[in-house]
Amino acid sequence: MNQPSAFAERTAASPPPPSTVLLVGNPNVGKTSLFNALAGLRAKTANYPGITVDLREAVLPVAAVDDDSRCQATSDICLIDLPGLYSLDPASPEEEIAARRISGQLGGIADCVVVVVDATNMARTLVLASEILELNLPTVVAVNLIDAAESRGIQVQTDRLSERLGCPVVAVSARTGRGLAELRESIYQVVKPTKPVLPIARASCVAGCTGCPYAARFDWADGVAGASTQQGESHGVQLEWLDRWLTSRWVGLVALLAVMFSVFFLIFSLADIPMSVIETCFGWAGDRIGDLLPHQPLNRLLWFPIAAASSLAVAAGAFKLNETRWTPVSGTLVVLVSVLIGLMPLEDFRSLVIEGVIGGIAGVVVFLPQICILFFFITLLEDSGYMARGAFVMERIMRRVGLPGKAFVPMLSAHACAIPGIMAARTIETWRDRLVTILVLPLLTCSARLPVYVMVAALLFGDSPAKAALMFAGAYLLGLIAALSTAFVLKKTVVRGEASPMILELPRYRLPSLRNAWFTMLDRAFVFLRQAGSTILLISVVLWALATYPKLPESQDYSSDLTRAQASLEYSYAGRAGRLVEPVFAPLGFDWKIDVGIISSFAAREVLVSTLSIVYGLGEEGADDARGLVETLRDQTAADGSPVFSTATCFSLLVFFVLAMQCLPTQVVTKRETGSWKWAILQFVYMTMLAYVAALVVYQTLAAAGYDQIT
Ligand SMILES: Nc1nc2c(ncn2[C@@H]2O[C@H](COP(=O)(O)OP(=O)(O)OP(=O)(O)O)[C@@H](O)[C@H]2O)c(=O)[nH]1
Ligand SMILES: [Mg+2]
Repeated sequence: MNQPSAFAERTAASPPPPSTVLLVGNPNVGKTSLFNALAGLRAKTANYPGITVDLREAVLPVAAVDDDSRCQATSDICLIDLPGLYSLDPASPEEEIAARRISGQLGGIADCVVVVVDATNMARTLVLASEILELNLPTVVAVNLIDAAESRGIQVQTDRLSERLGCPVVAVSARTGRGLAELRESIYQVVKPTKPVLPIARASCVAGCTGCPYAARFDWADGVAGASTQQGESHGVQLEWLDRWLTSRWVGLVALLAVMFSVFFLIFSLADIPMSVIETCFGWAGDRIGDLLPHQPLNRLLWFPIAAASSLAVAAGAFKLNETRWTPVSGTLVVLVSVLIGLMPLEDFRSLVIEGVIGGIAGVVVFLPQICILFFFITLLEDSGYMARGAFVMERIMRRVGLPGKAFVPMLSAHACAIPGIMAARTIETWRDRLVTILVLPLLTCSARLPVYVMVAALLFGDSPAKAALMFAGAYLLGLIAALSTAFVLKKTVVRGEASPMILELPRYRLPSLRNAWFTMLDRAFVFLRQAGSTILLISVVLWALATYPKLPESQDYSSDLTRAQASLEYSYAGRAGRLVEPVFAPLGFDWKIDVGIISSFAAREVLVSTLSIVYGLGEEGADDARGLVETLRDQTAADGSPVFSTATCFSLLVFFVLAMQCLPTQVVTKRETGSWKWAILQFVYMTMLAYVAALVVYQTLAAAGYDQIT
């Protein structure tokens, strides 16, 4: 008897490879929303074209059900979300990625193509469908936004459409979830047919056409859309008449500024209470942990394992949060540090926990409410379609300075973080335009700058949300003006050339999704907390050590605890570094303690805040009382009794942080996207020089005008 070979057994047991399913369609038809809805994910979506610029994959486990409704073997589907494209003849790098993936040049031929069309704009979005259908691949057409179409009175007859297209057609709404099960089933039928399928051979709609093939496609799409949709009475509110105003040169600009100001105003009006709650919680936690820690020297043998193990556990948690892999070097370092922490005198351990760890994290986390509120409202604005109108208004200004109109979407993304912004610059066709955009993007205010702005706003205008909002809007505007003027200079010098105009399809106004805004906000909050719990925590601990050691010789006498604390900070490594660079930053109004913050913030901008908490916390008498950072900073005085954080210093600090390049990951992405370190270095040098000079001018002007007190 023949024994089955081990190979046959293995292949019989191992699951079949997943079938690949592509989500294809024009920009902004809801491909990513469908992808998220089908895969239960939360990839970025927004109501303007060009959001997705890379392939994104998710594996959908699909259970095949037999005739007795019993689950058979499962086989997975690999769903791939593509960037939007208007035709298979690509016009930009991200369209090329999509076109190459569809044609199989990238990753092989897919098992199924889901062409997503927009039910509110069938005729336009079917043009691409005509090209895809001619590839004769297994295809399903998903008519998305069916909810929006119906509220406008548009009825789609999917059976008629299916007949004309010669493939399954499903009406869906990624927003409400309608039709998703049916879509899943249709995809499954296409990739795993239960009945034999005849080879597909569709006639081309341009076959035999004598005129322009594009015109023939548009005519075909018009005909198909006309025959399969009916226009009934609209129940939705039409806002398109607003566009006359919102896209006009001056009214549009004023509206954009007013909208942004209102968002900032909301941030300051709404964040006050959650901020004080967080501050109180951290203060309370610091006190409780302080009570728990032993005051008397313990038995060393007993104490050592407790301290070393807790340090190891915290480091392991931070590594996990940051998704950093352990290496022999980092592992040895962590073990060494944990041993040192175990051997530390008890008072140093207290200080490490209370000022280094809790103080460092608290300093940054209090700004979480502002970040959440900002992202919530920005997402609502994006989803409503208003931001595309903003793009339209800005395009005129941008083109005048040599930036392409298409740079607007990257610029908008860069307000969350420069990295997705730089990636989104792939939508720009010409290399020069793309390069200039990438070089100026990090000047726009990213969320890592927010804690610094909020701290300065609280220092200067703690009691006036309106003034704080104005200052905030000013900081954003300064970043924008700096980006535009730098682009102008670059276009006149290093990368000459005219900017290409933008053909922006104004998306329809849509009711924004609160759910989407909520989840985007949670995502940003999570990223921020992850950063606080990993990178910032580790930097805080290092900074604490640098600000604590070496210790002052015991022999010296000081008049008070405060002067002793000051002297010991000055004696530490951090203090020495601060003193060393003091002459460089003194003309900007920074004292050596702020300099310690500036040096550390080159690791990550928001570290400034935690560094100031540590540096000033260490100099404080009874530092473990629950006083907020802002109050502590406000009370700081220089040797001559003048306030350290005067109006002039605060503005100078703000301007420095608006303009300086303090983000290594951004530099790495710039190098990757431009293919050369040359551009990343140029970015660093010009931004940091610009920051220095601008802060110098601001400080010297304000100081000359006598603004050396807090308003
Ligand atoms: N009302 C409604 N809105 C939807 C639906 N699907 C998507 N949207 C909205 O349409 C907009 C565009 O959605 P995306 O998923 O980003 O579109 P996309 O096709 O991935 O866009 P690109 O990545 O730019 O090509 C977003 O504002 C979504 O909230 C739907 O079924 N109904
Ligand atoms: Mg998308």
